[in-house]
Amino acid sequence: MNAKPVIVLDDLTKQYPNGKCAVDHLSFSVEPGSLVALLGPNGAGKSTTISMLLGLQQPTRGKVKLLGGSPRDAKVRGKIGAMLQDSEMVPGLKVREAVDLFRHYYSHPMDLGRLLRIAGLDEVQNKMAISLSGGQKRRMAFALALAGDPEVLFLDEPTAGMDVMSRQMFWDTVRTIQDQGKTIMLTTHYLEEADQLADRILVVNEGRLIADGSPAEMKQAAGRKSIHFTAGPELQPRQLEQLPGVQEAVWNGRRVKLTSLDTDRVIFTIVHMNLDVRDIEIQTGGLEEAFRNLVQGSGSTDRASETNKTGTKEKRHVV
Ligand SMILES: Nc1ncnc2c1ncn2[C@@H]1O[C@H](COP(=O)(O)OP(=O)(O)OP(=O)(O)O)[C@@H](O)[C@H]1O
Repeated sequence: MNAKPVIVLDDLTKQYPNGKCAVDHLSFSVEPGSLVALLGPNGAGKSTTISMLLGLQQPTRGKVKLLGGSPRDAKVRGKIGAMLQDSEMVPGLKVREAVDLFRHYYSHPMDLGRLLRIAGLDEVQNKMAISLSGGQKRRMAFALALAGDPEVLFLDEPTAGMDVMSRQMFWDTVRTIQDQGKTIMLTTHYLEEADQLADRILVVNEGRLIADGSPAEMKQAAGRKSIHFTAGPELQPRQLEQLPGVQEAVWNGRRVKLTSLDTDRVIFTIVHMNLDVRDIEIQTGGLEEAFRNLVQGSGSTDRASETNKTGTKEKRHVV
């Protein structure tokens, strides 16, 4: 049985008064309990999308539905939590007091002790909130986002400014929260973070959705694999370039790198033709390469050709 989606964007568009179209006909939905990473280069429209999802900005066109209602509905707002990029600290309050104050805005808040513990604020709970370090302020913003024990959590670049240890701890916490059935949408510039945490990745560029799939699907579809080997003295570059499925052959002395979307087929052909190669290795492109390929392949030069007759834009499904 398919559960009702928790987040629905239908043809969502945001054009700023200066003419900038930050979000361009964006449509997708998110199932309950999933952890979705929204990726895209700087200025792709991620924060504007989150801001419309939270009801903080009005779309120029299209609709948003959160938990079946409007994000501006008080009932819905009580069930969502958000950690935005610029979170201000409450002046004059200690960490514990500020988090507790926030809890009182909600009818079913999370227990204060638990909140401080899972946000990693136990040790600094008696410090003044404004005196926290950058990474600690992010953790405090996380605690405030969780204060109402939300069903849906939006995290806009949650680990920016955190050190490696804090980031790892944060990931573990996010996983625990997801295990409790919460739906989480995060934006990040750390591709490793998306790879580790997300069960679905949405890539946006210039306000449009250009790919949608699991991290593994993303890597498989857009990250080319490569075959590396040492070529025998008689083997010529032309022989390799002409093999079916080979996209590129790069020679470094007699060491050769062949890139292909179907490395199995290329290896089979090499063996079948009894080509003189040895020390064969296969390398898989990572999420970073997949991301680069997707973004580069979706540039604005081919924009007009992607507009179909109804005026909507087509996206590339990785799945
Ligand atoms: N208030 C505004 N008025 C005009 N243009 C804006 C406004 N806010 C954002 N933009 C522009 O809209 C585009 C999308 O911005 P947005 O902040 O949503 O991108 P982003 O993907 O979150 O970027 P980043 O990764 O750098 O945070 C950018 O070109 C930005 O300059």
